[in-house]
Amino acid sequence: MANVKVAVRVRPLSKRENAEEGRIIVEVDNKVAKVRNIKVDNRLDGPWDSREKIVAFSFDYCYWSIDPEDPKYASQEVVFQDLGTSVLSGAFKGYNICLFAYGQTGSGKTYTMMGTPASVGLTPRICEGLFSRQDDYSEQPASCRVEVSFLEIYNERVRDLLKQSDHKKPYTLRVREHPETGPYVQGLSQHLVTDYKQVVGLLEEGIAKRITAATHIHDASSRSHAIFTIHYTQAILENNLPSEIASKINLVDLAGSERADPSYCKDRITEGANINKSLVTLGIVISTLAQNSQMFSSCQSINSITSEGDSSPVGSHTTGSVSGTRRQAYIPYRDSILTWLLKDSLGGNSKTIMVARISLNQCLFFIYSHLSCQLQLQ
Ligand SMILES: Nc1ncnc2c1ncn2[C@@H]1O[C@H](COP(=O)(O)OP(=O)(O)OP(=O)(O)O)[C@@H](O)[C@H]1O
Repeated sequence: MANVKVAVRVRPLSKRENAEEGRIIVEVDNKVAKVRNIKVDNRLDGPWDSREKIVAFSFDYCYWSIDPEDPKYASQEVVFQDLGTSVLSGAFKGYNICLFAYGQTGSGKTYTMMGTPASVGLTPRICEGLFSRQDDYSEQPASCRVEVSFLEIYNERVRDLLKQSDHKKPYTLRVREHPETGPYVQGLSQHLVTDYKQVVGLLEEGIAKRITAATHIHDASSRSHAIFTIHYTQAILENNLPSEIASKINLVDLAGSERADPSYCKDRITEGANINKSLVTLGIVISTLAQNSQMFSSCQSINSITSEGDSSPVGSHTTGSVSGTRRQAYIPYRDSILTWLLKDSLGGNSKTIMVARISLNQCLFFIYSHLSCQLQLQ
């Protein structure tokens, strides 16, 4: 599944983690992240004992963002130059693109996707790139239209982050599926934007409305999945006739996963269960897409040997016959609102980039178990 790329980023320890003498147990070496098994390490004297287990994973990109003085330090700009420009060039070619940040609570997802005023993240940089396209990407400037929407999924309900109801509570909206254009949120506000400043204004408005709460690790944890969508339409001339290239960019800041804690109140436990369930569904959807894609390529090579032009066409979203004997596995998009809404960005005419965030030891095994399935995708 060459259309999926996976990046990993390691953030510095927070003040709290430093005070608790937390240790970073990940090392980054070019495209490889090495993780030490902390349980083995704890039982032995001294670090890096020969009996300790070091597991290495390779990714499309590994970012070490611990110390700005370090020569291998990956700043927000470095991350943008790899991932953001890849999103932009895909959108210019007419792909649907999905870039999402995944990781435990407090691992740095919002920092990477949105950033801070002093250190702007991927989403505003990508928007800036869309408006400065003529300078960097295009030989022939195309006239384009940019429309954005911003929603959050909280407890499997969708809320518009850019529209308020009369009661000062965000709207709860329904997800529907159009037979041709796919899933959509009924009544979600769309905003036509003509410059970077307008987008940043909308982004700030939406971020301020997101639901946050304190977790054990992060005082201002986002408890919802946020999807910022850019509809980018280019007016072109094809064979001297006016035509359009439309692409959709979904920039997703996922809610942080956290181990269930019985001391939390009922609402927080429900909230955490919904977050974890939708993240598990996301993992299942992506790994099933990867399996189907592997099966499709192996059947294609068999077909090309045994017969010519005999293989059935396969849509990446559907259950169907590949060679007449093997069936594509069912993809449970509708098991969560998150995967249902991202359906046309995860399969088909799409490119997906995943930024997994690693911070310190507690999150490692959680991230592992999900990333190990991502690794098969490369
Ligand atoms: N690369 C980084 N450099 C410096 N500080 C960072 C970096 N990544 C994250 N941080 C800081 O760590 C803290 C937690 O980051 P952030 O809010 O992005 O986490 P999160 O994964 O979105 O958490 P949650 O899922 O709980 O919302 C913030 O104070 C943020 O500024």
